[in-house]
Amino acid sequence: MALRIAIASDHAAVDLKAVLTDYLRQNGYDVSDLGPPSTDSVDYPLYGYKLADVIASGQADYGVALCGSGIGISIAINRNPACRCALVSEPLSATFARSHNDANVIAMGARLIGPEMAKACLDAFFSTDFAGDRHQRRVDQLSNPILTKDQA
Ligand SMILES: O=C(CO)[C@H](O)[C@H](O)[C@H](O)COP(=O)(O)O
Repeated sequence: MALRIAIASDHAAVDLKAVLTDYLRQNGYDVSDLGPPSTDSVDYPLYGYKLADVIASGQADYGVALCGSGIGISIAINRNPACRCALVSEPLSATFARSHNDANVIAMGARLIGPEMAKACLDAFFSTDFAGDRHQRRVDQLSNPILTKDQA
């Protein structure tokens, strides 16, 4: 079965969202576009929370989150404990986000990078497996901040 990817943005990244949605579909992914449908101004937290809910409920395997800088929507998504959202602007960070952090959402800024760089980041993200081992322990600690915070 194809990987299920949910994609969401704010108004600043609607055009990039369309390009990346087509790109992912051409590459065989099952993509759900959570909006918005136009470049009318919207608030990035609303679309970040919507995407996070879809990841948390298991309706999608991975998320792609876009806003002007990628910062606001990634902050919103990381408020949901089911999400590990990594903001990237080049492919090596996207690779580490998967291999070390087991990120399940990739965020990018449409006002910072162009479509070809964004596609290269997606390629790196979706072709990299989580490395596990010591990284699994650290990812587990991210899921348990209360239990973990006094161990340092
Ligand atoms: O980058 C963003 C949030 O981190 C947003 O996409 C917007 O670019 C930013 O908030 C500015 O929004 P504006 O209403 O388009 O000026």
